[in-house]
Amino acid sequence: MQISRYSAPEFDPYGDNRQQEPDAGWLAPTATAPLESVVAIPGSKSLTNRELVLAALADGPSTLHAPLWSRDSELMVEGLRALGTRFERMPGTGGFGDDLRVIPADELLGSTTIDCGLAGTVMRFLPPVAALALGPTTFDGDEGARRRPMGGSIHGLQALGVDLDDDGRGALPFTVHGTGRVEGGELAIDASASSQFVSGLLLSAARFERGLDLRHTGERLPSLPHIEMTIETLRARRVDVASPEPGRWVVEPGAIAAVDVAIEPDLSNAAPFLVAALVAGGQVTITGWPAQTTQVGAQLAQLLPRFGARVSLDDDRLTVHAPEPAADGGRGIRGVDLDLSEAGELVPNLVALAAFGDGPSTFSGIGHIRHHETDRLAALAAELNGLGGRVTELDDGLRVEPVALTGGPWRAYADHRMATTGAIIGLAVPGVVVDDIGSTSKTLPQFTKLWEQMLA
Ligand SMILES: O=C(O)C1=C[C@@H](OP(=O)(O)O)[C@@H](O)[C@H](O)C1
Ligand SMILES: C=C(OP(=O)(O)O)C(=O)O
Repeated sequence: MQISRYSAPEFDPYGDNRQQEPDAGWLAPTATAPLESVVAIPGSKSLTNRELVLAALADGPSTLHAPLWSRDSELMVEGLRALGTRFERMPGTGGFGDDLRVIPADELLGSTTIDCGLAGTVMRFLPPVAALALGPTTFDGDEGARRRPMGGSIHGLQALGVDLDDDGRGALPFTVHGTGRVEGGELAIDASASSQFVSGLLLSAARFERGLDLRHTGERLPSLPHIEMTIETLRARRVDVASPEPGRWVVEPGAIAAVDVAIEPDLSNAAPFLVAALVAGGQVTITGWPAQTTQVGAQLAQLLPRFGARVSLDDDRLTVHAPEPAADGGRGIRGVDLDLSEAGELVPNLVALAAFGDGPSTFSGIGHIRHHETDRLAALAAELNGLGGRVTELDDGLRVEPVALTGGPWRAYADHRMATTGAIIGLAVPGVVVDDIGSTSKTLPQFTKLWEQMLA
């Protein structure tokens, strides 16, 4: 199987490789008036890819209503299909594509190759599934994916007795020699680099002979809400999972129930649209905002008021209202000091917001986002400073001192959230050209259309 490898421009934050072909890239539109927009967002990438894995491991067929259709979710579907899962597309109920019926394989079969693209959820959630398959499964992905840490998954599976061959790289590519079963039992891993190591093992653990008693041994554990999401999706499928103490999770062996699920809109992908209300002025409403959710994007309702926004919720419509203009005519956006260790995926868009603040901002607890789709700390500093900004990298975060920015090239580094961050900057700074707006297809293929509709 040919690996479709997306090779983003080599990351060189301090090189002079900022020249932009004159006609390349997407000119980010500027806002010409305060916004008064209502936006519907497609399904959550994190929820979709968890429910795809659980549906494939379930004790019968089940349906995902309003799932996300993007590169990350389609790579997950293809990876599960390669292992023997069958899928039937059905008329959609969510407005952004088909519903999906998932028919688990009678027996998962390896002897295949899985393209992870740049999807952290695919590269960390599927190897444990492949260990349950019969035969070898080789995992690979984009050039950028080969730079992302995989130690927690690789060493965890090897410690469980899974024959996994990575030539000592601790990264893609590697091969899982599945035997059709995993003993499971007690396991300790260091998940400091990514919560997805924990989530990936927990999602398959009920299918291990002895379940799993998993401990995290590292000093810090990022993105706790995503582990809560994993636990909640498991419990909704009647899996017996508990967290008897912080950093420890116990999954009992047993069936994973076939349950039809409706996928919530992706609240983290609502972030650029909600941030736009503060940068452009006016207000933006997101429809379908869940009353209860484990999505970390829900924290925007508490985080954006820290910048001076007003947030209102009317049934399932969340509206962000721009701050009162400052006395000097500024936007009234306040500087903040935030520990975002729980919400690393929100950082790029919030850093863009901070660049328009009336004072400096500090973001901490986010050293692990150096291992996201790109080194986001270096990329944000490089791109904002390239537009005249004043951003300083810290050991575990960034400091942003707002200054007037100029237009110019903005590199996305194949990172959807870097691309949307460039769009946010472009709202208020004419001439920002994002080199690869298509990287938003990772989780939001409709981004430019939704963005232009918001501005219309
Ligand atoms: O489990 C998930 O769906 C995710 C977990 C987080 O990963 P990290 O813990 O590596 O930040 C998050 O940043 C990512 O966008 C999605
Ligand atoms: C880090 C992210 O994605 P992933 O790790 O799932 O590729 C993200 O969506 O911000």
